[in-house]
Amino acid sequence: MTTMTTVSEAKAFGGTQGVYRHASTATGTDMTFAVFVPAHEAGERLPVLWYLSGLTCTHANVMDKGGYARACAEHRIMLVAPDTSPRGEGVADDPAWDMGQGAGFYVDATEAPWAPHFRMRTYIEDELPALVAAEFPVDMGAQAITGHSMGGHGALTIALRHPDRFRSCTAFAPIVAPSQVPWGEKALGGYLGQDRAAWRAHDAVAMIEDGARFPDLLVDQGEADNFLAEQLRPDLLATACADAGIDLTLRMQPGYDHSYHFISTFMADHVAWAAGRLRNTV
Ligand SMILES: N[C@@H](CCC(=O)N[C@@H](CSC=O)C(=O)NCC(=O)O)C(=O)O
Repeated sequence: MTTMTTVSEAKAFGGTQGVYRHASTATGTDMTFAVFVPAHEAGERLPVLWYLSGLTCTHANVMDKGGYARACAEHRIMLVAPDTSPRGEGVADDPAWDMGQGAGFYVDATEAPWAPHFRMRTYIEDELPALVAAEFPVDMGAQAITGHSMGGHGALTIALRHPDRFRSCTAFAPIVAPSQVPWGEKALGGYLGQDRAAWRAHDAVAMIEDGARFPDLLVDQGEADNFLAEQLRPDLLATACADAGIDLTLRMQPGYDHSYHFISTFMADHVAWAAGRLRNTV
């Protein structure tokens, strides 16, 4: 277990918004993440909501603009917001913003030059949960996951891979079928190689087609999102869920774009959705 250092802590809505850093064995780099811990009783273990961010983001975008703290405080739910990739001078990068640093796509890369550090699947699924369990007052038996865009892809694929770990999965404007859209074809091809069969385990629609299941899903999608038709394709998730009998609530939101204005508008709904399933009240 690596040692965690505190970068900053501030009181928010009666709880604590913190930023922490540790040396990751998964990525071989320092990794920074944000945690909101609501006010709670001594000895109380809190349910946790994981928020996975999108392309170009760090832990800070949702912390600064996502507007989750009031709802998490009301529902007494912790929120963890990891970074989206390894970073640093010795870490491979790409000149474009949709690949490399800030664009880890929640996979373990097998291809050069990415393989040595881009191990975000192992980091998010294994290493960071172990650290959070050791360092925070969390009930790891009560976990939920959500995310935005590339992070929505991460939330959906990780929940479909671990339906017994997560009681709730929601997403904001997720990339639902990376194998079928330009962002995903570039990233999965770069990180995993050109054998498209290997991509299916990292594509929510393909995973559902191949038998993965989750009890119910909430997806919010802005109708004025510039990336909707080319990159996000919620229609493909709707078809896959209908064919598989997965209860998908897909809310097309008129006028909303891809930004954190959209995310913060609906954040409280996603926290409430998670809370209902984490506390067994729905
Ligand atoms: N820099 C790009 C825009 C990149 C962008 O929109 N990133 C989104 C996630 S997209 C899918 O994963 C984001 O959340 N950005 C951070 C933010 O704070 O808005 C461009 O110039 O178009």
